[in-house]
Amino acid sequence: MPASLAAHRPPLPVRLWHTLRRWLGGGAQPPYIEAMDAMDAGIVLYDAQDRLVLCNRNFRALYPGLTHMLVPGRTFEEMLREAASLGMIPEAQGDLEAFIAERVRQHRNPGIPLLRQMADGRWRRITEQRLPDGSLLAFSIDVSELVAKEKALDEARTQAQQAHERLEDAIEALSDGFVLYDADDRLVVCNQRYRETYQLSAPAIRPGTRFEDILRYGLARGQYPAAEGREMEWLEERLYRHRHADQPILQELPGNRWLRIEERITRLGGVAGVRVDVTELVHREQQLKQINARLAESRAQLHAVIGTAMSAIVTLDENGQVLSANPAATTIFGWPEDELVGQPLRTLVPADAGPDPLALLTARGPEARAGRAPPQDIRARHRDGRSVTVQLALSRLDTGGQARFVALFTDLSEREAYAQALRDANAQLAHLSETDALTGIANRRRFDRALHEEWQRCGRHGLPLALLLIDVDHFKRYNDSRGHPMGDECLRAIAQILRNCVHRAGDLVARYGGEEFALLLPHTGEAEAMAIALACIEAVEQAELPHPDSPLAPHVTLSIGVASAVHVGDTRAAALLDAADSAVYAAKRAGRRRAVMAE
Ligand SMILES: Nc1nc2c(ncn2[C@@H]2O[C@H](COP(=O)(O)OP(=O)(O)OP(=O)(O)O)[C@@H](O)[C@H]2O)c(=O)[nH]1
Repeated sequence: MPASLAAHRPPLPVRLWHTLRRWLGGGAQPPYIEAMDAMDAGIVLYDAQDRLVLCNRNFRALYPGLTHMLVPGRTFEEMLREAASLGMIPEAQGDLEAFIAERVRQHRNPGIPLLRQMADGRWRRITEQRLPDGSLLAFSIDVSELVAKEKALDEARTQAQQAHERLEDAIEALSDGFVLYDADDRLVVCNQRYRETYQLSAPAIRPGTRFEDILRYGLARGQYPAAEGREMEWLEERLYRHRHADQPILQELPGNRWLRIEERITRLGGVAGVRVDVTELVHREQQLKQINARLAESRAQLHAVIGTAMSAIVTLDENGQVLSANPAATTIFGWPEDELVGQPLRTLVPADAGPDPLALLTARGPEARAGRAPPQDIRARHRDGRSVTVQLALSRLDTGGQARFVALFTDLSEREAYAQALRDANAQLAHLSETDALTGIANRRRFDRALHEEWQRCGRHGLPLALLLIDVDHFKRYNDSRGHPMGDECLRAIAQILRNCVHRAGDLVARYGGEEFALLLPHTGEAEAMAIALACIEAVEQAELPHPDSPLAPHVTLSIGVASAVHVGDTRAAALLDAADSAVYAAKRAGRRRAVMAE
C-alpha cells in the first residue's frame, strides 16, 4: 500500500476496536472469535474498570499456565500478579510489588509501545490504547526476530565503531605519515605525523578538504620548494600522479627535508598515501654523489698523470703479474699494454738483473713493513732483448683486500744521456770561457789559473817552471799598413806556429793580451826555455808572414822575455811573471827580434 494512503488511515487498535464493536454489538459470533484467534497478534480487551472482556488464542498461548485466569471479569492487576507469581514475566524477578505498581501505572496511562521479553525468551511489542468509551485494547506482536536483528545491528555497529577506533589507533601508531582521501579526493582521515610533515599546510589538513585545495594552500605558503616559480605546472603534475599513483614520488620539503610518497588507489576509488621521511637517505645519497664526482675527478687526474708520466708505471697482482701499464711502459720496454698485462714482472726484470724485486716486499723485513723498497738501479730488458738501465721503485698498495704492487721504472739511459749532454755542454762552456776567441788558444784567464796551479805543483816537486812572454814586433805598424783584419789573421797564424813549438802535455800556449803571447812550460829550466824561445822566433820568421812596414825585416818577427824559477819558500808566481816581463822589455830595448833571459 502506498505510504500516502496509510497516513490517512486510523491507527490499528482503533480499526480493531471498530471491528470488535461491530462483532460485539451484533453479539460475538464464533466465526469472528475464530477470526481473532487466527490472527498473529495477541489481542486482549479490558473494560473501563480494567476487567478482561475477551482475549484471543494467541494471547492465551503467551501465558500457558494462566488459562484459568483469562476469563472475563478478571482485572489486569489480578492476572499480572498471578502471571508474575508463576514466573511467566522475567522482568518481575526481584521487587515484585514495584514491578506490578509500575506496570499497572503504564497500563492505565498507555503511551509508547512496550517491549517485553516473555518466559520463553521471545520478545513481544505490546501496544495498549485507551478507547473512546474508556475500555482498553492491547495487542502484542512477536518481534523476536526484529529484536534479534536490531541486536545484531547494534553489535555490528559497535564492532564497526571499535574497528574504526582500532584503525585510527593503528594509523596514529604509524611512524610514517598516513592519509586517506575518498573517491571525491576529500580527506577522510590522516594521522598526526602527516599533519606534522606538512607544517605549512597543517591548517588546511582537515577531513572533508579536497586534496587539490590542501596542495594550493601549501603552494601559497612555500610548502613545496620544487614548485617555486612553476606552481601551476607543479600542481598539475602532482594531481596527475596522485590520481595515477603507480610509482613512488620523491618530494622535497623546506629545509632540505625529503619524503618518499607511496600512493595507492583504494577499492572504493579513494587514495591511500604514506609519507616516509627519507631525508637522511637523500642526504647520504647527495654526499655519495659529491664523493663520487670528486673520485671521478681524482681518477681522471690520476689517469692523466699516469698517462703522461715519463716513468713506466706498472701495477702488479700478489703473484707479480702485470695488471696494468701506462704508455711510458711501452716507450721504455717496447711492450704494448695489452701484451704486457698478465705477464710476470720477470719479463721486464730478468733473473740476471738480480733477485726478484718483489721478494723484498713479500718477505718479512723492514721494507715489507714499510710497504716500500728503496729505489735501485737495475738492468731491465726491452722487448727486443736489449737491456735498459732503469731505476726501479716498488711499493705496496694499501687496497684493504688482496695485495697489489706498483712498480715505477725510470729510464736512466735517457737521464744519463741528458747528464752527459749537460756535462759536455758545461765542459764546452768552461773551455770557451778559457779560450781566446780570435786564435783558439788559451786566454788570459786560463793562463792565470795555469800559472798559479803549475807554480804550486812544480814547487811541490821542486821542479822549475819556465815562462816565455812573446811580443810581436811593431805590430801597430802591421795593422796600420795591412789593416786590422789582416792583423787578426796574422795573430791567428802566430798562435798556430807557437802551438807547434811546444810538445809536452803540460805546456800551455796562451794569448796574454793584444799582440802578446805567453808560453808556460812546467819542468823547464832556463836553458831549455831559452831553446824553445829561439825555436819560436825561428818558426815565425820561417813562416815569413809579410810585414812590409817593419824596420827589422820584411816579415813578422818576435821579441821574447824568458824566465825560469823554482818555487821555494814564499816566492810568488807573480815574481816569475815580473821577471819575464822585464826580460821582454830588455829584448825590445836591445833592438827587438830576439830572446832575453831574465836576470
Ligand atoms: N789586428 C789586431 N791588432 C791588435 C790586436 N790586439 C792588439 N793589437 C794591436 O797591436 C798593437 C800593439 O802596439 P804597441 O803596443 O804599440 O806595440 P808595437 O807596435 O808592437 O810595438 P813594439 O811592441 O814596441 O814593437 C796596437 O796597434 C794594437 O791595436 C788584435 O787582436 N788584432
